[in-house]
Amino acid sequence: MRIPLSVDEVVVKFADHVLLRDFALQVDPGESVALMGPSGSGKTSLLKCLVGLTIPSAGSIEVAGSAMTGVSAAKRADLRRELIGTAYQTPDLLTEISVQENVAITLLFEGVGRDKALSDARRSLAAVGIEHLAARGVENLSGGEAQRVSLARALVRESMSLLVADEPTASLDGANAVRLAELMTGMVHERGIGAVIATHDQRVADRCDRVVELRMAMAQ
Ligand SMILES: Nc1ncnc2c1ncn2[C@@H]1O[C@H](COP(=O)(O)OP(=O)(O)OP(=O)(O)O)[C@@H](O)[C@H]1O
Repeated sequence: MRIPLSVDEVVVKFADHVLLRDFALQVDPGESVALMGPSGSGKTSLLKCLVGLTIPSAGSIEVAGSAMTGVSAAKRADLRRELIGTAYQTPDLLTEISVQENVAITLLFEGVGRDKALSDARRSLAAVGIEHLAARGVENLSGGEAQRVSLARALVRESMSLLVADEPTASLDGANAVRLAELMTGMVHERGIGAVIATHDQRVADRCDRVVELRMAMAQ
């Protein structure tokens, strides 16, 4: 099985400020890694590199065996679509369309047939336990439900190999944060994909297989 994520000797810097120096990380199939560290230690900056939105100053990143570094922006965008699911603090759901259409939307934009896209979305909603919300609008969802829709959207593609989540539980109360973390890590195990979850919440980190701590000390 392909290694979901392999990061080697990555350097992230802005102007003269080195945020990460020679950073390495491998995430194995089925493994969830919590990314922790104080505010400003570089968690979001690293995640942006993992998904190919930013290019590190040095080093290499491979997702499921495909290089995200040393390739064009168009190639990175293709790989991101094919291999990476993302979930953020704010789910950013579209209010004009249903829950099911929100999950199907990236597939629909790519020209996947409507029936196939909607049935894939339904399956993904079922996997996160909210198939019953498929026809609903998104406006009155609870915070926990909205995050599940976001997770279903992130996981909808069968080729997805890496889940990248930035503070996905930040807007949830303690019990819901733990529930979402358990759901995420459970699905990562089940599908044999990898996950990197940036979080300040120790209870979320405790549900992951491993914690990687970024330190401000690395910034010099
Ligand atoms: N494009 C950029 N240009 C210059 N500096 C940047 C840029 N992006 C991030 N930084 C700086 O890099 C540092 C790390 O930011 P980052 O958002 O990665 O931290 P973080 O660990 O995710 O913080 P938080 O936990 O508060 O979300 C900060 O000092 C930030 O101001």
